Amino acid sequence: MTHKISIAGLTKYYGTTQALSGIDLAVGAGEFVTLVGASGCGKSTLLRTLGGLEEYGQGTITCNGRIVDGPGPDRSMVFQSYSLYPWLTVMDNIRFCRRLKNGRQDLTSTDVEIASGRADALVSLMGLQHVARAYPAELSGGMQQRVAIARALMVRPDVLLMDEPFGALDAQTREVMHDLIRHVYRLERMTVVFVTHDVEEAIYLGDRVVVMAPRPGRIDSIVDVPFGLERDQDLKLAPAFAAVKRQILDRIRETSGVRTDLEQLAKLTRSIQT
Ligand SMILES: Nc1ncnc2c1ncn2[C@@H]1O[C@H](COP(=O)(O)OP(=O)(O)OP(=O)(O)O)[C@@H](O)[C@H]1O
Repeated sequence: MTHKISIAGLTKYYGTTQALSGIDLAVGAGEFVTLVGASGCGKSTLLRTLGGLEEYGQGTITCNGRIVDGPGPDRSMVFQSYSLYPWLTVMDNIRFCRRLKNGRQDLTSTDVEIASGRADALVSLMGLQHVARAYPAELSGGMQQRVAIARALMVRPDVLLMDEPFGALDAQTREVMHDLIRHVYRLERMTVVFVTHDVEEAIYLGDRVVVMAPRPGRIDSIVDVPFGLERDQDLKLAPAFAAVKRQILDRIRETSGVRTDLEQLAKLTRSIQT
């Protein structure tokens, strides 16, 4: 498999806080990689650094063989907050980034046609036809996030970087979004790096789950997800799914110190009772 992203020896500090230590990770073209781990283990920092939004101290990051030293149209980001332009309709929100990229004054009619065709396709793909003329405030959180994803896809990025994109949505909407994003991922043949707190979400969506550990942020282990391209919600009830979930949860508890805390709490409780 050719590598779309290669990270080698990545280390990053915020002042004296070491957020990332010695990260080595290669993401294949067309792969869906999810990042999980205890709070503060550097998931968002790693994603933001990949997106070119953060400088890094040591190490290298390449995307398509080019050094990442800032944001670029090859990498689009989607965040938990939808960050849509409230004064633009759904359709204009989706078109807007393409206009920005080209510079409005340089637009040709061909550019406009191509952008409009792409925007129409994305509106259909994301199930937004009936709200294309609505404004963001008129939409539910799930629909707003669909718009944000469509906008991120407008530039046909090689890599989609998603930071807890469904974190603010209710459980049912999240399930719908999981199936939608898997569908879009397959159709668009993208490479995706996706940060989440939710281990089930990480397994259901990912080809590989990267488990990170804190203090300093580092990769603890990488778990291959043994399920194919076709997935449906019943998969979450399968024993094989539960086994992968347990394996990952064990690693997160082990590396976050939660297990030690619980053991100490149990000891303390026993000593009070005796
Ligand atoms: N802008 C910042 N300035 C200073 N320290 C930061 C900054 N952003 C993150 N950190 C620190 O870097 C470390 C990693 O943070 P990061 O937000 O990447 O972790 P995370 O795994 O995404 O956490 P969470 O799951 O809670 O969102 C933490 O110790 C955090 O306090």
